Amino acid sequence: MTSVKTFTWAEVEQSAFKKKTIDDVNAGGPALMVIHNKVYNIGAGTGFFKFHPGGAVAISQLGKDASGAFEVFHTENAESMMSDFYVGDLAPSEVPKPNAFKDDVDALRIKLTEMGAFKSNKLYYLFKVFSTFSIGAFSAATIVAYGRTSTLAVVFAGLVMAFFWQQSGWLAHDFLHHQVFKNHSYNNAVGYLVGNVWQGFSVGWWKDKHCTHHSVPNIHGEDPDINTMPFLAWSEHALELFHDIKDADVARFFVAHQPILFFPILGIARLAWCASSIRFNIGEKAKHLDPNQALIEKLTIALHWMWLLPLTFVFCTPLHALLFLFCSECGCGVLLAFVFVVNHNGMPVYTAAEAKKFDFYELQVRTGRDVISNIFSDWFTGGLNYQIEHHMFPTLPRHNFWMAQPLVQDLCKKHDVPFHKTTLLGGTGEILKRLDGLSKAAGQIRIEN
Ligand code: HEM
Repeated sequence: MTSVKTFTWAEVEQSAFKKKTIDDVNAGGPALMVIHNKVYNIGAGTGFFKFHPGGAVAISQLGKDASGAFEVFHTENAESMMSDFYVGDLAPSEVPKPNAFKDDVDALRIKLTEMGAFKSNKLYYLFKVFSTFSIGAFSAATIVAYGRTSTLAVVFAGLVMAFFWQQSGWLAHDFLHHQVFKNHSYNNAVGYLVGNVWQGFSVGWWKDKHCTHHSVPNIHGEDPDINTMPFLAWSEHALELFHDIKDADVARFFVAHQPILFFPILGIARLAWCASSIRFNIGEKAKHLDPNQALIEKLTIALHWMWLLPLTFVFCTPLHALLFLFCSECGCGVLLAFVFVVNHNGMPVYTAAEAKKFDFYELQVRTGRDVISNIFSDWFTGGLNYQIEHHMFPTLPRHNFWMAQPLVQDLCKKHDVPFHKTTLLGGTGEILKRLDGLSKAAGQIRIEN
């Protein structure tokens, strides 16, 4: 009988040292993570990234207990493949104590499944696809009719287009978290249409960034969504390296004025994400994409610009074309980024060492902000006002979040875990207060040095 190899946490953590990209991992040595007290190696020679649909997101879990992150993103199909990467167990003395909060989350997942909460309503999503498309079509029709004659209509059409892209973003988000179909290819297909062709982002880029955010929310240096320096600082941790960062002068200016510059900065978010989408598909990361996916990405992103630019420049005067692009691109930046900010920013930010104190699911609760549900907030945020429930169960369809919320709240109350829920306005106030506090703290650093 062959004995099972055992590992200590120190060995697991050591294996992750300086492994931040697929190339780092493939350069050599084991790359370990723990899932349900078993140790898996996704390092050089295992071929993990050649097959893994979640791509580089798994790197966020190297050296860690990846149980929660694994549970939220995978089906039984993935479980059946785990044996290919299994290399041993945690040594008995290293096995963490059972976590009562996580046990209750597991029981809640079973309860929600029995309640039918994970079943999507296909008619609801059909309605969302058509109603969202209608917003874009209305904007386009306005441009065709008035692009050469009415400045007011052009501004109006630009703002309507901004809402079209924002709502497309929420819709692509649902499909790409596999909330709608059991068959992941169907979800991805709609994701490419709505996310790439309609909205102009890249599915591959988005999954990489967004699923990493889900895996390490508000962890300083790991969550890409709070990596906004030199423009905005979201925590004291971001200020610690104030003097060392490359763009220190830019950072000093922006952070000093961040409560005022906050909304204008959001205005460039969409353009930055469009640019990142293109970079992702032609840069270093593209070489790790499946060749078919790489082709679909390029074609569908090209299709976006092939409908948007002719619509703008053929049916508008040059000045109106620029005005339309400004209103739609910057308007959408604010509409999208504002919702992301309300979801997490101004909530606690932890270092990786601090985050270790919390189970994966507890971290999701502590770093998320729910916004009170009403017809407007549900529509405007695409259901992401139930941010905490979404982070705990990303495959839960948006129209069923309401079923989970009271149960999650009870669970948090039972375990004394702070569950934060406020209005859209209240959340905005918290964010501006946090930005202001950090701006003042940054000023102190300047004076002391
Ligand atoms: C031995 C470990 C792992 C195996 C065998 C594995 C396997 C798979 C498989 C087969 C899928 C396709 C969906 C499914 O069939 O469930 C998948 C998707 C995914 N995996 Fe993993 N995975 C592992 C670890 C991880 C880790 C640690 C993460 C980090 C969070 C991760 C992130 C993802 C994500 C985000 C997706 C969804 C991709 C999409 O939506 O297209 N995986 N994985």
